[in-house]
Amino acid sequence: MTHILHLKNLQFSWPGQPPVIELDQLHLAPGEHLFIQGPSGSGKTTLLNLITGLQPGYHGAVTVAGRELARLSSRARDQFRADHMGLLFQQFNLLPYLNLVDNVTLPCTLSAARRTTASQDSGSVDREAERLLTRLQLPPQLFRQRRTAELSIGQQQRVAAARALIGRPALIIADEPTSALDHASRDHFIQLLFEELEQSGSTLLMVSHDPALAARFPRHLQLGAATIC
Ligand SMILES: Nc1ncnc2c1ncn2[C@@H]1O[C@H](COP(=O)(O)OP(=O)(O)OP(=O)(O)O)[C@@H](O)[C@H]1O
Repeated sequence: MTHILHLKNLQFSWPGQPPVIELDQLHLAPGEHLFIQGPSGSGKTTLLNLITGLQPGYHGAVTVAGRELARLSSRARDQFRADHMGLLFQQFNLLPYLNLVDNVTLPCTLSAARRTTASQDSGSVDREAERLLTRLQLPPQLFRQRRTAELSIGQQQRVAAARALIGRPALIIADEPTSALDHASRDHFIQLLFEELEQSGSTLLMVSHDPALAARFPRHLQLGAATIC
């Protein structure tokens, strides 16, 4: 079976500092969910940047969906990321002047593979965006009438989740995706995200400080003084 993520002898240090990341082996199979935790400064964001191919200068190998990222040119790596990774970050990175559907369909403008999958899923990319937004319980009257800058934080978070999911990328990477939500909204959001992931079969990597979320994941990676897989 091809692993969706394989880290081997991964080591990364900032200049003049001891290693912040030291991982012998980590494998994630299709559909697996991994929770990454650790104190502030333990390297969680650095690790995500290594996995997305945004941070160069490491030792070891990062292989996503069978491709070793360091062997790709920087341009090919950008395209690979667009094709295979859905990113759901704390600050959402939505384009504030675009409406909800146009934000959700953005990955499909960068990736023919995701455009094809999204079209196959619902008949058209726009319809798949609307299905995901509906699934994440955003009201249809907002889809085209509102710019995302005019949404609440919780609504923006759900638009960002729909954008990460569209076109069923192999790997969803989420960094503190529920940090702005109260407990009830968090539980509801995670439930919807898990249901959608079950259908898409995507693998999930999530960083969070929230112990209530940790309990919902079968696998954990603890970063810090002693890294435990
Ligand atoms: N550009 C950089 N140059 C030098 N050191 C950096 C840089 N970015 C991060 N670091 C250091 O690397 C370590 C890990 O940082 P990182 O942001 O990955 O931690 P984190 O676990 O995500 O923290 P938090 O939970 O606070 O977001 C920290 O000691 C940080 O100071």
